[in-house]
Amino acid sequence: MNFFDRLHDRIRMVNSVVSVGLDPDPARIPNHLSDYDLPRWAFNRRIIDATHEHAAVYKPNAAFYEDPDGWAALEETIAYAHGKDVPVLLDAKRADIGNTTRQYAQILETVDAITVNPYMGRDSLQPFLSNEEAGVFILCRTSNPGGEDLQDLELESGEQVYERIAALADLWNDNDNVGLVVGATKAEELEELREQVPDLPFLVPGVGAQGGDAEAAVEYGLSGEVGLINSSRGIIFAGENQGTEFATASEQAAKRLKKRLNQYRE
Ligand SMILES: O=c1ccn([C@@H]2O[C@H](COP(=O)(O)O)[C@@H](O)[C@H]2O)c(=O)[nH]1
Repeated sequence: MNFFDRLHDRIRMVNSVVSVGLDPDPARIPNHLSDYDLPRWAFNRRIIDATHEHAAVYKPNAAFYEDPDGWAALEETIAYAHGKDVPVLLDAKRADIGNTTRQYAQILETVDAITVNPYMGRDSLQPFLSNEEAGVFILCRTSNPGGEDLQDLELESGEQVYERIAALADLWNDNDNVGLVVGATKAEELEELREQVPDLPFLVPGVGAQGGDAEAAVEYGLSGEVGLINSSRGIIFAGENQGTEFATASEQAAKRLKKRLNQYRE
């Protein structure tokens, strides 16, 4: 079954478009978990237990797992999320020349969806795009201030780079498995892109800690009923100073965000 069909069912089941970002910064994990073999896994497990009823997906960012203990923590986390029937979107921003990206794409045996970087063009994404069951979210207009350095540049055609990326993503969507990453901090671009590519679901990071526009994220991020609004630090570190009660605070933060976003869903 296609990722976006599965996501549609999941969104309906939990009545939520919240993507819970699992970015377990070791410096912010509660002290009482530091004696565990894999503190990031111990942390994520508690976050998943507390938030899964509100999560349309979990979105671990690969950057937080780039060492042997991290890889082990990520593997456990993915399996545990799947055990709770929650799809996993790995935020890895991958792409490379063909033979390398074929290796990268093997991760789709383990996760349900991935973020990819369009900078190297279609062949660098093809092994992801060819996987009919996986979701492929292409970076389009990112949430960070420096996104403008390249993404806002105007081409000879008069389009901006991020608009060309959206047009290409639409062309590359032969398997109905492509979405875009568009930051909640870019409300005007969200609106414009929704008009340009009405059929592509967006992953919208940047609500919460980055202060993005939650209403615009919902109004323009969803294609029909499908799309994802991500918060990472705003959920997982909501109880940073609450010791063993941290997961309860995360549950409340996820529930609050779900309720807030649902006010804007039709
Ligand atoms: O444009 C982008 C693309 C990816 N991200 C990632 O999303 C989360 C956001 O975390 P918060 O703590 O909710 O700010 C994080 O993994 C980013 O690397 C993004 O923010 N913007």
